[in-house]
Amino acid sequence: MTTGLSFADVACVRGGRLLFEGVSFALAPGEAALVSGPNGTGKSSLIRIAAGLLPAAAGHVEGEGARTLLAETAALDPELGVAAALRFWARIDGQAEAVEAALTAVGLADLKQVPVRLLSTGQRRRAALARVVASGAPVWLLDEPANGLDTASVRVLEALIARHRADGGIALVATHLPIALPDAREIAL
Ligand SMILES: Nc1ncnc2c1ncn2[C@@H]1O[C@H](COP(=O)(O)OP(=O)(O)OP(=O)(O)O)[C@@H](O)[C@H]1O
Repeated sequence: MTTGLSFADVACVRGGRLLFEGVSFALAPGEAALVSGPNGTGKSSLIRIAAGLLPAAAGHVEGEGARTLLAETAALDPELGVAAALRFWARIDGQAEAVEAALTAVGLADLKQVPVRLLSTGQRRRAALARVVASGAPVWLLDEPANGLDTASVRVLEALIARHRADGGIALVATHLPIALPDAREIAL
């Protein structure tokens, strides 16, 4: 079983409107794709189709390996400390021991006891990214991962994606902000 993610002639309809059709690509271990396009063209919808949260109107999505989604909200308990909130999900993924390293990777180790509700916008985004890192899933689906991040944090994000790919992971990234993804496939909507 090899990690992979492929779209074959995928179309997306929302609210009775065709957003895109004929989207095809295949990502092998270590590869990435960058989904770009103006507001409302369906970048988030494409990511949701990849996550299995939205059915494709036509075509097929296939691939091996667990997928993890970074979307607008991270579903982290606002009352819990960041580490405890992350451990809730990491335990479900069988990755409880991965939380500390993930917090360090996103630069939140010093804030691990701070309740999620007290985090700044960018810190909350980094916590969401830590959830992705700690998941251990080989296929990362990242919807606007740079939103709310300062320049240094975008560099951290880029480094984390690069490390994930070097470890054989896959990244499908929808963004309207520039993110360096060397040799990424371009999916322009
Ligand atoms: N649940 C829904 N029902 C009907 N239409 C929807 C629904 N969700 C999104 N849409 C519509 O689908 C279109 C694409 O939305 P989507 O969020 O995928 O675009 P996007 O390219 O990610 O946009 P942005 O760059 O603004 O984030 C929009 O016109 C939106 O109004």
